[in-house]
Amino acid sequence: MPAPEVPAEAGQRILVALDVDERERALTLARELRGEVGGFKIGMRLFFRHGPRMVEELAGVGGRLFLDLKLHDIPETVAQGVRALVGLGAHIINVHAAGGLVMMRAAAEAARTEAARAGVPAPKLVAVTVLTSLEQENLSRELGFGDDLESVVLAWAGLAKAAGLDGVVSSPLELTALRAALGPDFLLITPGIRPAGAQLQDQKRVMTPAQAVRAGADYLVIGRPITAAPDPVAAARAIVRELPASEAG
Ligand SMILES: O=C(O)c1cc(=O)[nH]c(=O)n1[C@@H]1O[C@H](COP(=O)(O)O)[C@@H](O)[C@H]1O
Repeated sequence: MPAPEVPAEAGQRILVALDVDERERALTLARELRGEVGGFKIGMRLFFRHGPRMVEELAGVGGRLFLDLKLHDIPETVAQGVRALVGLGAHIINVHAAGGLVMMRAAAEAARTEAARAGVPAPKLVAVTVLTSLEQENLSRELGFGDDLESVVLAWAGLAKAAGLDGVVSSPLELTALRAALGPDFLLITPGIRPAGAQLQDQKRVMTPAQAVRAGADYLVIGRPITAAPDPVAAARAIVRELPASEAG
């Protein structure tokens, strides 16, 4: 039976991180998974090898496309970087919240004005907060943060909202607090997703797909549990089956 073109509702929440080296492999994965999940993420691994053209090619496959380059620099540099990315076809672009309020404001303004100038829909702009590969000890002992991790995530997310961004990327562990603080319309995207019993690899702050949806995630970013599986379509289907249908959509 051929895969349906439009995935079941619960699957719409999943964005598959296409962290592979080869252009053909990325496109094949995207085409095979298109009917199972809501979309795809292109990050530095594919982008640095294949460039903006890869974003355009993946946009052509369909589904939501998240361009994850975690822009973090002075405001003008990030604003010009965002301008160069708007129009490639990505629906979501991220910057790093650690760049601060003025940087995020400049990025949001650049996304809006460039989209209007080019006559394309403005992408959602979201801010990465504390990476899911870090835990409290990394923040306090290595990086010198005085605050607890959840407070840092909440503070950075508050800045992102004040700057006019559409949402944040966080670990699933902060979703409940973020949703309560930032309201129903702020986009909450979470990597750090591992089905029960799966290898954590370099992820530290994780939940299962079902737990993350129940905690309020709009999108789950899932990479290796799907892309490194012997049968990525079967792996995606197994994850979608785990999701609470009534809360998805
Ligand atoms: O911005 C991201 O997407 C991101 C932020 C974060 O805090 N943690 C994180 O894992 N990611 C990305 O999410 C994906 C997770 O992949 P897996 O660990 O293979 O499921 C990778 O592409 C990461 O680059």
